[in-house]
Amino acid sequence: MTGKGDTVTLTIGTSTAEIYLFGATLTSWKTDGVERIFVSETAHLDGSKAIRGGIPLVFPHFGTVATSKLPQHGFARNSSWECVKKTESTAEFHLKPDGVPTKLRELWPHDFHLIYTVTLAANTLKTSLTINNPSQEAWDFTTLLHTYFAVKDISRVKVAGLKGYAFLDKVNPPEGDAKPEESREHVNVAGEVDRVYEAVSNNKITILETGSGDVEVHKSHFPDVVVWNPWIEKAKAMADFGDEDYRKMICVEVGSVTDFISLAPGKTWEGSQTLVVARL
Ligand SMILES: O=P(O)(O)OC[C@H]1O[C@H](O)[C@H](O)[C@@H](O)[C@@H]1O
Repeated sequence: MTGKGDTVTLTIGTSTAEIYLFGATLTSWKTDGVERIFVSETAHLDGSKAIRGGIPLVFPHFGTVATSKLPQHGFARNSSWECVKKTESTAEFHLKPDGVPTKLRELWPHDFHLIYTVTLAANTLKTSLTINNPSQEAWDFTTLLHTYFAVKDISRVKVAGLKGYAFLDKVNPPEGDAKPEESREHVNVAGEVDRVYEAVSNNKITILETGSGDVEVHKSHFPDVVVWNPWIEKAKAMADFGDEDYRKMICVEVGSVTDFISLAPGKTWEGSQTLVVARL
């Protein structure tokens, strides 16, 4: 890992969390000394690049968008956030346009206010994102919490709670608009996986067999769930991701990414996830 920017640390009992001001990226969540979050050994932590791992925040759009010149996943993960409130177990981070690098700011010239709150409790981590439009004009966004979970052996990991939901397969995109439905009770990873499950009304997704217990993801106001593992070839192609890192992580990302949300002047949108260590 390169450099180390400013961080905020939370502690409650035997649980800890660490969040970088750069990107407000949470890079560590430990319960009883066990790390639950994956960050690559080769991640850049000096603000020169979005952090490869942790919980990067995706705003104002997920992926690349034909109508936007912003880089993939927007600018929130590359911006300088401010920590405005902190207790032992909670921290609140804010981002306004002046925290966005000028070059990126010019590509999305709207006024906005993001508030990201991280709350630690015993065996539980809540991350909540509030998006406000203080301007006189409506603008559109998609957003997502790009959580990288640490696992001991990807071949054993299963994701429960997605059966029956339609998904966009980004590895093998469908020819027409038809989208298949997930038929499996347990989604596993045995090759590259990059799927956007849409309108997942079940708000509890569980990551089983992490190697140190099951982790539940409870989502609120995030309709979509992305499951991503780059597997061998894509891992080799990423400079800030170790060749073997794909064995040690799975991204399960809650978001609102299928349809753009139009935020009217003065309006606020909020979404959150609560991660719970369910079974050791
Ligand atoms: O390399 P990044 O820009 O951080 O994106 C990493 C990944 O994010 C999401 O999970 C997308 O679905 C993937 O298509 C993408 O490869």
